[in-house]
Order: sequence, then structure tokens, then C-alpha cells
Amino acid sequence: MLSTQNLHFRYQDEPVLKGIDFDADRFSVSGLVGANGSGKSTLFMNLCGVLRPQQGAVYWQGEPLGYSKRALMALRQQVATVFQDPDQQIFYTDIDSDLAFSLRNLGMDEAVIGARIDDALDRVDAQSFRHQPIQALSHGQKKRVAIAGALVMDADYLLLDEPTAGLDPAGREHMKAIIRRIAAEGKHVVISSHDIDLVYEICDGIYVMAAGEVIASGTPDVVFCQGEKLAQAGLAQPWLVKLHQQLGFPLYRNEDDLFAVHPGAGSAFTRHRSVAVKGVA
Ligand SMILES: Nc1ncnc2c1ncn2[C@@H]1O[C@H](COP(=O)(O)OP(=O)(O)OP(=O)(O)O)[C@@H](O)[C@H]1O
Repeated sequence: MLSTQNLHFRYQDEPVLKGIDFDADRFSVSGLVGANGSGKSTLFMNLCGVLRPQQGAVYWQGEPLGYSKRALMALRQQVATVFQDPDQQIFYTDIDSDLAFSLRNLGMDEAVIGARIDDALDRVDAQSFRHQPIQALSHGQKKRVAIAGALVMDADYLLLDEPTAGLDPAGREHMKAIIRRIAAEGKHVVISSHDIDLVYEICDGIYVMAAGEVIASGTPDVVFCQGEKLAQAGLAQPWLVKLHQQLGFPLYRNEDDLFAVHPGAGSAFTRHRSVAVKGVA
């Protein structure tokens, strides 16, 4: 169990997190959304014990988190964080050595390490480029390696900071499938993202942050229909919610559901969205 209660954090004098109540077990895939500077990454760093709150607490397995080296090592075997920039996370020039590093630190048997790496690379579909040097990988491939680095730990909680940032549309779809696969294995995933359509589609719970506070939380259908709260947080509504609220469509969770019911709309929307993705419209 991973949560926070009344968590306050400031870097210097200015408070950045102001009484956050967050529960990573409340949903299977939680989405953390908020404008730049609202405190999402700072919350992630508190959740994985990199930062320590000045007031309130992170709760791990029902107890306030300890900050001894030993307590943090135990936490990080179960709470794995994948930062936005994979280059911050990958230290070796070959994938196998990079993924083995944390497992060797734990004194794990080499045969077990090999099996864990194999399995993690399967889960992020990275076997095809496994033997390429890391500097030869694309950004999206590096992101998948960084996620594999978290999966080798077999952690129950995965914190993903901007998992789709910098990915092309195919890479974004691929990342969606990987996140769904991880959640289907029973792991809790927390995603911090500006990709509001992605969060709407793949998260079953949403936390909206504004200026260091959680101003709304709940299921995506409820949270994303609260236009005023989203505006307060500086966020736009997902396009499927706009269709629902502005054009009176039923509230669909993804475009496949929409097009299954309104097949004629399919080509028009796809055309519109592909133009929008290229930034022309
Ligand atoms: N190391 C730091 N020292 C001082 N202030 C910091 C530091 N890191 C972040 N901040 C400040 O804390 C606030 C919250 O930043 P944070 O990175 O947590 O927000 P965020 O919601 O993740 O933003 P973004 O969407 O841009 O990634 C911002 O005002 C930021 O300037």
C-alpha cells in the first residue's frame, strides 16, 4: 500500500505541495494531471523517497515511510520510478548490463537475473533491438528500455513520468499497450502526463493538481466532465469529453467505441485528428 496523507513539501521557502492526499491503490492506473509546475514530479519524488516531506507523510505498507538506506532500498524494490528523460535513467552502453545493474546490487543469482531481463524485454517488446548499443536507439526505444529497467525489479508500483512525451503516434499507441499489459498483471501504475487524451483513455482514476493541491479526483468520466475544475487547473478536456458535452454525443472512452456506433464519423474524425497531430490544425 502506497499513499500520502496531508503531505507538504517545499524546496526553499515557497510551498510546492500543500496537503496532498493520494492513494496509489485506489485505482489500477492512476493519472496525475496538472499544468506545468503544479507539483506532479515533486509528488513522484516524495512517493519514491527521493524527497522527504516537511509535514505529513508518505505511507508505505500502512506505516509512515522510513528514510534509512535500508528502508529506502526496500521501498524501491517495490516502487519503481521511470523519469521522463530515459537518458537520466540509463547508465550503461548495453541494455543487458544496464538492466542487470540493480539486480546485481541485490546479490541476485546470475541465472535469475538473465531470466528477469528476458522477461522484462519481452514485456516492452524490446527483444528486436536488445543487442544494439544504447546510443544507437531512438527516444521511444530508450523509453521502453527505461521501463524494462523498472520491470526487472518486479515492483508492485510503477510511477511513470510523461511516458508518451516525445513519442510519435505509433510509439504512443505502443506505450498505451505496454501500460495496459503491466496493469493487467495486477501492478499499480501511476502516470503523470500532459497527454490528456491518453490519460482519459487508459486511466481508471484521475487526480487533478493545481498549485500544489489536489483539486479533484475520481473516475475519468466524472473528473473530466468538471470543466470548471479543469479550467482552474489550466487543463483542456479530452476530445471525447468535448464531443459529449458540446455536441451531445454519448460519453465514449476511446475512439474505437465511438466509431463502432457512428461508423460514418470515422473517416472524418480520423482525417481531422491526423491533421491536428501534425500541428496544422
Ligand atoms: N529542485 C528544485 N528546486 C527549487 N524549486 C523546484 C525544484 N524542482 C521543482 N521546483 C519548483 O516546484 C514547482 C513544482 O515543480 P514540478 O516539477 O513538481 O511540477 P510538475 O507539475 O511536474 O511540472 P511539469 O508539468 O512542468 O513537469 C515548480 O514551481 C518548480 O519551479
